Amino acid sequence: MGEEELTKEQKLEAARKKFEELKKKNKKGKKKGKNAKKDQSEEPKGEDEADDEDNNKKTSEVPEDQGEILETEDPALDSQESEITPGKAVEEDVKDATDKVISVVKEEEGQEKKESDSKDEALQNEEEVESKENDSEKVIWTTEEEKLNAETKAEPSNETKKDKISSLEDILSNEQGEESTFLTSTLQSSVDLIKAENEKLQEELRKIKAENVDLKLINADLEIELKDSQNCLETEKEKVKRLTQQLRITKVNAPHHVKSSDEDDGVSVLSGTEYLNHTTSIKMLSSSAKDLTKRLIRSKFGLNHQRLNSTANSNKHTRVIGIDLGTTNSAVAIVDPITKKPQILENSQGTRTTPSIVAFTQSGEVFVGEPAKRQWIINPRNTFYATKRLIGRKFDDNEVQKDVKLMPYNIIPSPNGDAWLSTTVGENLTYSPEQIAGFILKEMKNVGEKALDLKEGELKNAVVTVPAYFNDSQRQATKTAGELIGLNVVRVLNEPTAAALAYGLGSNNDGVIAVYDLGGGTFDISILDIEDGVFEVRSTNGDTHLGGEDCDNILIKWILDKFKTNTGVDLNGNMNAIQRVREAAEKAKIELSHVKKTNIDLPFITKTKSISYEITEDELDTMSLALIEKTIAPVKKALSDAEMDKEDIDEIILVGGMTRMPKIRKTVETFFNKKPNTNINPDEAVALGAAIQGAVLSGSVKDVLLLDVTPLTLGIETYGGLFSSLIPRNTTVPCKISQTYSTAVDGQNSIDINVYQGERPLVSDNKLIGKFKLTDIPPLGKGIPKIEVSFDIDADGIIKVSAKDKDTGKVSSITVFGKSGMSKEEVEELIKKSKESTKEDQQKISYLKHVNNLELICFDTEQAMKDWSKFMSEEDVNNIQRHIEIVKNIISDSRKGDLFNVELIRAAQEEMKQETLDVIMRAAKKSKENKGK
Ligand SMILES: Nc1ncnc2c1ncn2[C@@H]1O[C@H](COP(=O)(O)OP(=O)(O)OP(=O)(O)O)[C@@H](O)[C@H]1O
Repeated sequence: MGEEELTKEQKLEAARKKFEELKKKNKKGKKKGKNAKKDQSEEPKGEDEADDEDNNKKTSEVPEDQGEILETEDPALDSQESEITPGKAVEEDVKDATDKVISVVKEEEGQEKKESDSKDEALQNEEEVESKENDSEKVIWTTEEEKLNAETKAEPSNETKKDKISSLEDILSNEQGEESTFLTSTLQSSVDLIKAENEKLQEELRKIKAENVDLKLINADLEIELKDSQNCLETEKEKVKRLTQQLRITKVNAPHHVKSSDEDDGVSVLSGTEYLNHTTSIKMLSSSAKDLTKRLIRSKFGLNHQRLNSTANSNKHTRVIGIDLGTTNSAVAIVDPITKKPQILENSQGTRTTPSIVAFTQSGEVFVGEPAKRQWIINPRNTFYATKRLIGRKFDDNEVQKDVKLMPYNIIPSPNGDAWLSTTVGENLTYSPEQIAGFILKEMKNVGEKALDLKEGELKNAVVTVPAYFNDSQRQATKTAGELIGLNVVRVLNEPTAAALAYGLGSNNDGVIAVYDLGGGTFDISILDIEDGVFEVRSTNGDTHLGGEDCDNILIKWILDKFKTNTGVDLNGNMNAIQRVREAAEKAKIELSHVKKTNIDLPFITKTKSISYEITEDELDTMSLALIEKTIAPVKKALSDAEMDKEDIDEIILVGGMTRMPKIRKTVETFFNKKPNTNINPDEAVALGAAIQGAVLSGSVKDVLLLDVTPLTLGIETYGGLFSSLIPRNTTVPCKISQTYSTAVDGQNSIDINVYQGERPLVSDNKLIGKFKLTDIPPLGKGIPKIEVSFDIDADGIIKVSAKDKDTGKVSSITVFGKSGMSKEEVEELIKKSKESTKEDQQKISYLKHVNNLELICFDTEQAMKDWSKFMSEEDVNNIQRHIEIVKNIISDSRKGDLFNVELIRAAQEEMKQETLDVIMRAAKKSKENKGK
């Protein structure tokens, strides 16, 4: 018998018995019928619902009916019955219900019923009824559990009770079995799932633990590395110091010069090769020390370094604008305090850049920007533009002299020789380029205040950009320009570095970038490493007198020459005409970046003649080729200083209006063999970057660390005209380096500190950028006073040099400014010469060291004579004095450059030793014996 059939049989049997029971109950008491009727008439309910209802009923009705509800022999069944019993169902009610059910069952189980009927004719009617009642219950059962409960309601007869129970148990166990199988399998799969999840979690946990261990290890490693780096740095610093001092050994006694304080007397002279080796070692050690310093900065302070600065400064510099003080155009920007994005502030004309032009009028007005540009044709002598090219330069500077010839305004020498400007109108007839820059800065400050709806004077702080290749005097002049108008220049920032900030901030632009910045007056190239918000300048180079103005000048010359050829009229000297030509030339240059050819039309350039020339892009390219190619040499130098190949550059960023010129883009692309990135606005990037740096300083932008460099090597003059380099070029700023020197002669009570910038070993080949004197040194023996000379370059690249007498604590210092800057040609020339003449330089240095050593011996001999000459014969004394005189003459002639003979120096040194050493030793011995008596 199948499981299904058995269940059915059992159900039928249970239902029949229940029917019998109900009939019996109905005969026993009428009371029960009420409840039964009520229950039967209701809609079928869920088990819980039914239970609740029954319980409620029990509360209200059971006390009266208790004991009558069920007559069961089996207390277990009784208790079940009591909960689900139909109660007082009358026979009619049951029959009604049964009749209703019959029709339903017929519909649903017609076929099944027919088979069942044919089996037993006698029982058919009764069984049919019972079966249908059973089925009727089946219809209203809603759950397996209800079905089970209902089945257990039926009262089994005595003889079948056991079987029924066991059948029910079977059903139960079968159904439970099925359910349990189902539940078991569900549970099993849940368990499996949980197990799998658990394993995953365990795995994750193991990984996290392992990572944690790794992190701890990394942390420990970093700590060790940091300590190692610190130790290494110290050791290497020591090595650098030792080697540097060794190199100074031969710098001896002479007034106005200094020498190392080390116990250098008697140490042998270095050969050229030794010198070379030492300088190479120093270079390597310095660069490794530099790397270590950077690593230390990063690992020790990391981004916090800058953040700390920012926080410390946040109160001081609340709102810091960024100003690009350009040769041709200036721009101002600020970082939005909410979005943290930099934005350009528009001027009152609604333009985003302002011409860097200042004009003085007959009526005493001062125009700045667009209004100044509008009147420059009618007022050329008093309209100053491109004056940034003069800032920090001397009048006799070659570059200045070029401008003197070309510019319509007057450039004159100031009392201290600087290049100044003169007007023909107004109260002040002369202005320094710093003052002109001050007018422009003031205008940019006004633009900022208006755009930000601030009152005049409420914007106090600015980051102002300068070309990276500006020297310290030019930087200082820019700062001064700010001070002149009451603007606190919180940072002087290099233009390409600013552009890199604008490019790299908040983007995933990590990598090595080259910023090629060709503006109106200057060219800069910087190689930067951007990594996680750290902008590290690897090297910088450029030309502070190369830009769009030069291109305009070429075109002006082309127009003027053509006009002269065509008409015989020379427009040179006609300032109004030249100004018109200048304007037309720049316009044509800009147009040719977008079209292949254009016209230069200047009607009535003279009373009777006009200009109308066509010019093509190719013609302009040919004219400006030399100028464009001039930018490549600094690019190569910057790459070599950064110790990189062009292939190492991930991205080339073009900055400055001139980089819109297709020929320039092509030249850059050809050189790098890579398309440059033109996504950033070349006119605005610098101001935007300056604003970012301003926000960093005010603390509103975090996680940005700038590591900029000094563009040129700095040092002082030491004995014999040697250049003692303290800070090599491309050293990360800010930085401070100290070195101890001493006096060169007995009783020397002052020393001159001559500060030079350059790449050559002799000061005469470098640029003097400042000098000062440390006086009141107690008159002691040579080499005894300890004079500490310190170079301090701040983040603006401005140098402070100080000298301190360590014994007395007296300090003298200078902030290097007011000296002329070097032109690109001068720098190039210096670097070229330094490479070309290395051999010659080495010979000179080696010779000077021989001379210095001879001088030391001579000095010691003189000292010995003071102490022991009384123990010598007269003949010996005269002989030694004679030798001292000869040697002094040799030294003097060598110093003057009249003598250059190493052999003679060596011979003199040898002879001096032979003639004096024994005599002096004997005298010293006698002196000792005398003392003993
Ligand atoms: N489309 C163009 N094609 C060629 N040259 C252009 C174009 N647009 C602008 N220039 C030139 O770019 C120069 C101005 O560039 P920019 O404003 O970047 O320089 P600047 O910041 O004033 O100068 P610097 O950075 O040298 O101090 C001008 O010489 C201008 O003629």
